[in-house]
Amino acid sequence: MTHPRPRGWFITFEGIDGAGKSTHLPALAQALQAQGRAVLQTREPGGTPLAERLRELLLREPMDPLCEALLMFAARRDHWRRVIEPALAAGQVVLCDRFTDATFAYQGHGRGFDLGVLQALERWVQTDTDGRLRQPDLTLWFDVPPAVAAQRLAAVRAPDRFEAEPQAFFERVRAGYAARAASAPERIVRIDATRPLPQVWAEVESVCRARGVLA
Ligand SMILES: Nc1ncnc2c1ncn2[C@@H]1O[C@H](COP(=O)(O)OP(=O)(O)O)[C@@H](O)[C@H]1O
Ligand SMILES: Cc1cn([C@H]2C[C@H](O)[C@@H](COP(=O)(O)OP(=O)(O)O)O2)c(=O)[nH]c1=O
Repeated sequence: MTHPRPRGWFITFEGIDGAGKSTHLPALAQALQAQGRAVLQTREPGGTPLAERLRELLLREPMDPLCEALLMFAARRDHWRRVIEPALAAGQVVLCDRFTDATFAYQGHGRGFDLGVLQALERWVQTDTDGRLRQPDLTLWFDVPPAVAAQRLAAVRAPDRFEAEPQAFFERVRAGYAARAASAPERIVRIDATRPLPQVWAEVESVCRARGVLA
């Protein structure tokens, strides 16, 4: 008789651009792999050939907020069905750079798009065949003031369509993350990402240990 494999962990990394998500995601992947876990590193929008093509459009082409929200969720649906769900079912740890909280923060709070419509799209895209709405098991929210993030990014890369937004936009996005965290305090853990890198990493490790993600 075969035993069902335990379902893996779905961990998402959130925060405004320049908060430190892409720095800490591979570090956590390495720590998990060192403990013998199979890890999948992925990102949104993206993570499948179709979703990566949608990402190119989303980061470059001007479009209205409804179109932006629909394409984000279209990319997510493909990613969810083809990559995330199968990896979790196989017992892997999935580390994803952004997920649906980003849509609430950027399209909802940043652009002012209807949160009720986003909730409906979230239900359509993330409801399993058993009728359950799936959410990440843990979300690490790297929180920094926009001025700090802008300073970090100015040193390293040219802005895309989102990163070129003014600071007031990122203030709204940050407030959006705070609202989302308040509505799901068990799932979303705020990490003060203004501190030096070793301290931020130490907190990531400690949260992951407390949740049983890291041994
Ligand atoms: N805690 C930190 N202190 C100082 N610099 C940081 C910190 N975290 C990240 N950085 C730097 O800020 C820049 C943006 O970080 P990154 O991880 O790419 O952010 P994100 O993926 O959230 O957009 C990188 O150059 C990174 O080295
Ligand atoms: C997933 C997602 C991303 N975004 C935006 C935020 C980012 O500015 C952009 C790309 O995300 P990201 O991969 O974090 O950018 P980078 O590789 O430059 O760090 O997409 C949304 O607006 N809504 C979403 O649902």
